[in-house]
Amino acid sequence: MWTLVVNCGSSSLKFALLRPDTPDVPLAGLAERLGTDAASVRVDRAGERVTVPLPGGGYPEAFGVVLAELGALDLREQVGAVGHRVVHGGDLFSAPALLTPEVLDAVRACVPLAPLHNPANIAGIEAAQAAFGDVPHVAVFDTAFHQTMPEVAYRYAVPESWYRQHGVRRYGFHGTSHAYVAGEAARMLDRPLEDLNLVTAHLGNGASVCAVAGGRSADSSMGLTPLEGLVMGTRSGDVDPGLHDFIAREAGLSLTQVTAALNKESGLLGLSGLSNDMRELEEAAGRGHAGARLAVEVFVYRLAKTVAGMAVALGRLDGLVFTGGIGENSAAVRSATLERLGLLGFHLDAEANARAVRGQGGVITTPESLPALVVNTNEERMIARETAQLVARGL
Ligand SMILES: Nc1ncnc2c1ncn2[C@@H]1O[C@H](COP(=O)(O)OP(=O)(O)O)[C@@H](O)[C@H]1O
Ligand SMILES: CC(=O)OP(=O)(O)O
Ligand SMILES: [Mg+2]
Repeated sequence: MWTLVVNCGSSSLKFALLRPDTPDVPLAGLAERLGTDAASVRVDRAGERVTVPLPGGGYPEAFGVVLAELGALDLREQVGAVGHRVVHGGDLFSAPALLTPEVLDAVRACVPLAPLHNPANIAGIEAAQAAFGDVPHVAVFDTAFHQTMPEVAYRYAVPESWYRQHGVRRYGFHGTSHAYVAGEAARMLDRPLEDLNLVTAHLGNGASVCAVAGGRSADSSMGLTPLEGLVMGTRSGDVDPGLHDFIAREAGLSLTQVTAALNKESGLLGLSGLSNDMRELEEAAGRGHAGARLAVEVFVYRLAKTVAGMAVALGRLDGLVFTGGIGENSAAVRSATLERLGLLGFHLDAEANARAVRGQGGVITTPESLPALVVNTNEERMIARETAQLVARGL
């Protein structure tokens, strides 16, 4: 049985067709800038890459391209299940769930908690359900892995009624990725996952650090929403909660405008005044762009500080994992981060770090160091695995 995996972002749709236990991916791709004139779909099939323009197209049109591609490969009838990434499941889901109307309602109820992510997830689910009405659709939640966090980690020091009545607590995100890379790291270190206390750093456009104790999430840098914690592409991460009221009055902004600016105009983009893209910033910093250099420095400083804090959640630290587009590809971010974390016992192996850039991952520290590793994440494979498991259990 093939599983179609759908991962919708605020203006993108990533898709992949896989079987959980075989490495081949006959079809995958990314639709970007949906809803604009520049919308397009990049399709990877059998070693070939094509880009299909889709001016003005949204999720249904992008899904139409996926269907046409599946048809051309004679694979449309082979899709036995669809697995969806859903970012926020609140505290309702600690495992993947069959997408019944009730579950979809629960995902809708979580929209206020993830306004950038859940509406896109729902749009993807609706488009996919319209096309594949007869196969099971499964929601795999970013938040599910973090449901094991202890209360001391997930409670905020705010009025209790906010927690009881409104669900104000830390939820944590990127759980599918953190769980996957922790498992892969245990394999690479040749140690049982149950015996390992790891900090995993997922550094993509969104970024979060997780304390993984024996394979279970013990703390996350992300909170009620995916805005808390690290510096991200366009998200601020932690700021003083007093900032909202201050800047609203000073700059004459509504609370909605402040929140939008913290989500979309801050982070690496805000600090650099140039770009939200780490690769571009590293190039610009190399050319002497002061804003780009500052953005990279603040990103690294805050990452190192957060990793060190996460060690507290674990008591004993056995290793650090870098993943996501930045974690997998930026040797400079990794080396600067480990330099700041020397006090925890990390010593970089510069050659191994440079080698890890070429995509194979591996340990990037010296033999006497506490290990730091690069692990390539694969949320699609994990979603396919979890979807197939749920379907095999007869739901
Ligand atoms: N070679 C590279 N060097 C530095 N950063 C990189 C490199 N390749 C990708 N990145 C960065 O990875 C980030 C995107 O991460 P990714 O995990 O692909 O994003 P998403 O969260 O959208 O899945 C961008 O900031 C991008 O610049
Ligand atoms: C939860 C989150 O931040 O997701 P992404 O990194 O895909 O934006
Ligand atoms: Mg991502």
